[in-house]
Amino acid sequence: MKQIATIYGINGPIVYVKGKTTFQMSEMVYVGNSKLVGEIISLNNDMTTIQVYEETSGMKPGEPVYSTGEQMSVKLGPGILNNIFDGIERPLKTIEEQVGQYITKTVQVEPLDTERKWPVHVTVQVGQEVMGGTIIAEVQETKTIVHKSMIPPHIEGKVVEVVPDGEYTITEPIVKVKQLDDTIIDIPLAQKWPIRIPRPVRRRHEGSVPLITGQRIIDTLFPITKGGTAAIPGGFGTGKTMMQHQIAKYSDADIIVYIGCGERGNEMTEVLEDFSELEDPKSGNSLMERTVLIANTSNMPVAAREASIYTGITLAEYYRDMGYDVAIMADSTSRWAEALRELSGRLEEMPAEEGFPAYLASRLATFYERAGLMQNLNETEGSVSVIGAVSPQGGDFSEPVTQNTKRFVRCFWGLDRGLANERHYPAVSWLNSYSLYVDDLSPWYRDHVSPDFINNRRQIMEILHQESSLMDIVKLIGSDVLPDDQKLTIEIARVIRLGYLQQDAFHQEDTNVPLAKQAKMMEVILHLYRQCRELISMGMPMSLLLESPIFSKIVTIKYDVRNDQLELLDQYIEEIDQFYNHIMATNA
Ligand SMILES: Nc1ncnc2c1ncn2[C@@H]1O[C@H](COP(=O)(O)OP(=O)(O)OP(=O)(O)O)[C@@H](O)[C@H]1O
Repeated sequence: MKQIATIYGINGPIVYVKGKTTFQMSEMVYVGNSKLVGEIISLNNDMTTIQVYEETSGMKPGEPVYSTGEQMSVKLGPGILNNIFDGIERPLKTIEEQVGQYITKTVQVEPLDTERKWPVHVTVQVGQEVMGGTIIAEVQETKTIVHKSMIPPHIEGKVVEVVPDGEYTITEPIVKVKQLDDTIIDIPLAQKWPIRIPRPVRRRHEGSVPLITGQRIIDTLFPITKGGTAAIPGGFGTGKTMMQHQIAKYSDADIIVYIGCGERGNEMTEVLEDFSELEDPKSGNSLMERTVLIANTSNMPVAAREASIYTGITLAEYYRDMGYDVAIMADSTSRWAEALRELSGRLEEMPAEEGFPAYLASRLATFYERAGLMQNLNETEGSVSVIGAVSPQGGDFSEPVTQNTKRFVRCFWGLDRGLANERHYPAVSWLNSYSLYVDDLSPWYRDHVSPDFINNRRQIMEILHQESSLMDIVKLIGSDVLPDDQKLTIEIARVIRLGYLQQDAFHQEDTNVPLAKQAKMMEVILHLYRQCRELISMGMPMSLLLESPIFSKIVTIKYDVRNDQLELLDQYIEEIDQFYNHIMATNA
């Protein structure tokens, strides 16, 4: 590390160096006597601008700036999972041990423990040709996940030496590779990668498998693919965080990267406590064993918040490269955009809409476009699914962050204030939300869940849309004037809303529902609809049908039938038929 400049001016997290320097764009630097981490964000002959990721108070002009010659990077290796980092990959537990609960500016910590020895199984042999992505060693990183250490991208050559299986730190060489130019390079378990550059892949595939979340409104109505993108916009307290937590807990991703971005500190504490206690439904181990948290709470420096989503997605890509399905959640991207706005303001850039910089859209794109189902360099297939919460001021979806996010995501799970006020949770609006993956996923649902799944989904959506138009009339002139078939639509829509779309995150059985049960529940509701329609077409009045308790019975299926008792659902079909026969027998 060499000093190559001195500080000329400081404005919050922005530091200026006067005159021509030899820094490179995006280079990571250490700023001031306390060596705070910074990044070069603009350069010209007169002035260099540095964004500093730690608190700059107390720093003075004249203090040194040190070059590293490297881009702003993260360390990738065993020890990432079951850990909690700040926005630039500093482990919060280690920081707390060193300086207590509040991060003071002089902490110098390694991102990953360099002393811990990991049990390593080497998977390459001397003489083997290797290239970027080749898996060289396996390490049981947590009880749930086997970490696969790889040759860093852009390195190619022949293995000339390997260590025997045994215990090694992340910095000790595991293999030596003779590169194409005959130089020999040591490859340890860990590698570095710049956070703003996507890790290379062989090719991108269209996703055709859903990320199953156990949340009915998502899996059935607005599904997301593994490798897909989704946004959860919603006003204050409409349930964004809850929904992100539910997906993090129950989705069938192998790895979860959870970024708490500008949210309250106690929300992150909740995640940590919850996830440590909760069991991963797949493995039975604690959820933290497959999770990494990045916490950049509202009281931490804004520049690190800006970096946190790129740090998160780089970690996600790294596990994808091992062949895992990764889901990354960012809560909330609005707080991230506010950090961008604050930094842009300090740089005196020309503000665009609502004070956000003109590059808001391109920055959002560089995040969401890193999602995808990929064929990795090592020919494994892995995916990164990105789910971002958006918290527009006053729940107004026309503001720039929501609108620009909409351009880059293919699922929009819009949370509705009215539904949240009625305590209809998850408050996802079935009228304003969409998923552009439904067609891509149809064959999968047909082959793996039920041949009728997509058709049933379409019918459910139709009933909900019809209800919405009918409600406009009802509001004007009341429901009494509606013909019976329309009254039936309204009643069945009520059953769908209460019995299917409402899902209680705090109910042991309802919190996470397998697709098979979702499919069966839909079948039951639509069977009731068809039988009632037939009765009405034969002249039976809706008031007569409503005397039966069958409607309320179907509403409570979600609580009454356990997730592992699906055979009971056939009895509901029989009961609907008995109800039909009874009406026919007594009123024909
Ligand atoms: N699926 C659900 N089941 C039961 N309750 C829910 C559900 N979703 C949300 N809630 C309730 O709504 C409350 C608010 O949710 P949450 O904190 O997720 O909102 P938010 O949109 O993230 O809020 P903020 O804007 O403050 O970040 C929760 O504390 C919970 O009581």
